[in-house]
Amino acid sequence: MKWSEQAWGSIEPIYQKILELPFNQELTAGTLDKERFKFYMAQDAYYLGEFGKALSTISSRLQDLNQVLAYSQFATGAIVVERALHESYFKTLGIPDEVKPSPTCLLYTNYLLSKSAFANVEVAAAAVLPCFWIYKEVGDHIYAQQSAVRDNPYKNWIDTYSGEEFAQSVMQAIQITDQLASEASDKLQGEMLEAFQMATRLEWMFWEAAYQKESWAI
Ligand SMILES: Cc1ncc(CN)c(N)n1
Repeated sequence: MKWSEQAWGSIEPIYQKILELPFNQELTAGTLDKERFKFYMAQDAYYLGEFGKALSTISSRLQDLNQVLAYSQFATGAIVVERALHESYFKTLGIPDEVKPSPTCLLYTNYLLSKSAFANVEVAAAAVLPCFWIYKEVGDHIYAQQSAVRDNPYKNWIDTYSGEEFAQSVMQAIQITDQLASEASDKLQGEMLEAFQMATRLEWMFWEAAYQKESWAI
């Protein structure tokens, strides 16, 4: 069995919980409160910038030049999406340019930055994989239900993550992580699984934090 098959199987229950989150249910129906989406968008812009830096760091630590190029392109892609979402939503929603990260956003981005810099590069690649894979699965799942929804105000977001361009990157990230896993020891493969599972939990937390409009207690 490929590492990625084992990894997805291990997070399947969390993935189901992600689909059940009120944020995703309401986004699917187009009924999500604008203020919640606005909060999410602002946090996601911060997230995507830091995610781009983590991908760049991973790129610089890989040996195979095709892999270096792929992660460098992923980093560019994350920042391009951040800019595009900025253009389409920041102005209409009135989000300020300077965003302070929520506790969950800071936790998640620092987790990725720390893994990308200090963990084995195989573990770093596994840690960023849910950011690709979960969004593709969630994007496809939501898209498949859109025939029943008229004029969903979140169509741009849904199209970004259910589109062909994103799907290509996701397939490439899965394939490279499998390649890295195939040359890793059993112990290292186990650490890769743990990182994949942790980042999946953090994805769940990120959506929930947006729904709750999470703030710093003090
Ligand atoms: C929190 C989060 N995770 C993943 C993605 C998709 N790259 C995103 N935009 N935001």
